[in-house]
Amino acid sequence: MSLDGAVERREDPPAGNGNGNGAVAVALPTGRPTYGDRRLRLNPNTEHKPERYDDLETEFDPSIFSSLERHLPPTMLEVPRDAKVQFMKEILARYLPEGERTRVQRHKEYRQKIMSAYQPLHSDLYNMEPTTFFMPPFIKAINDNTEESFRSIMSEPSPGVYTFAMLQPNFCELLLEEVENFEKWVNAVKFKIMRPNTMNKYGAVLDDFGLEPMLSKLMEEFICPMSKVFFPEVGGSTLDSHHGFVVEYGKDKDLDLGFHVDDSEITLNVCLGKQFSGGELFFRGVRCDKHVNSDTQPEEILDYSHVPGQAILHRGRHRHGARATTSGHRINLLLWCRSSVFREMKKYQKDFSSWCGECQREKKERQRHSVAATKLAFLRSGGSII
Ligand SMILES: O=C(O)CCC(=O)C(=O)O
Ligand SMILES: [Fe+2]
Repeated sequence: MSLDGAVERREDPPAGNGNGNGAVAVALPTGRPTYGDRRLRLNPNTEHKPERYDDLETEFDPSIFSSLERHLPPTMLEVPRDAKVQFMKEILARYLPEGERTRVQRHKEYRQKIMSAYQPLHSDLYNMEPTTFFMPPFIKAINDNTEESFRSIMSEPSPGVYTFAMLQPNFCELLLEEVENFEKWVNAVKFKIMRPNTMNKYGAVLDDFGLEPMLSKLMEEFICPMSKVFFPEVGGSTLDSHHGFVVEYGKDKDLDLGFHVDDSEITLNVCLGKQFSGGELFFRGVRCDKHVNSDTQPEEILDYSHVPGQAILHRGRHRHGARATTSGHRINLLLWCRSSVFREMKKYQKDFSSWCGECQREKKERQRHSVAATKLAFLRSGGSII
């Protein structure tokens, strides 16, 4: 897809073939008290620390329960965990269409199949170990946890695009070996894997072969502190799920990546290596759905060259693409971070001038017009402007 064409929306591929259309009535469990008459709070109780639900055997992602808990009516916060779970399951069953439930269930089975057979090469990668994963200045900045400390390790080559040295070379090496090992296994057992999203033929979803808990920690403990500060208007303070994957470019792999927006609120993109030329990212301004194909303003143009170990953090709605990797082999780690609260609120909003460049431009234009019209009316009425 060229820059002249429409911007694509890059999404994870659907698992299974659930149709995902239309809501259907879902039977509620019988024989137990239900809490269907109680209403959720519209705004989350951000002071409340939700329980963890990682141990739950349901078709829903455990993070959904933790997020939903903040919306429980105050009296429900006091009841035992089991009762909270039942209440939340009833709500989810009412709102999640059957097609989506089937899709979630199939994806879960797909992951279980991989996890029961795949033997990790480097088990150290599966537990978050900051001192072996990250560069010391990055760890210090996160520990200090202030805007100043983050900015001290970052560049902001264009508004809303942050770059910083993040991963240690040895960690990049181990992760590359793990991905290679996973792909070898996939080929050996002829397993049909799902690619990271709709625009890549190569690459792998890290969450699918056991790295999900480690990536959740990465998001919660290392990305959220920064996104709270730099991207609060797009859900940066309420990130609650992620999609973690690697993309691979080179001869016999994907060459480039068309102009698109990510299915994320915040995207972390870190180059893992290896040796390559080309593959630059190009950015062309942040846009809401309505303005996704609007013109780029000159000040929105940014080209960025990847450096192994170096991270780039941007809004998912920041339009971008990757130029051809002209030689060698380039592999990048991508973490699409999402906020269910932001997505829900967005449904009821029309003006995105706090982050969409085109909404902002239109708003300024309207303000200019209204000031000019007021001046004119004033002059016509015989007044004078000092
Ligand atoms: O190739 C890259 O570095 C960009 C990847 C990207 O934008 C994506 O996967 O959404
Ligand atoms: Fe992207």
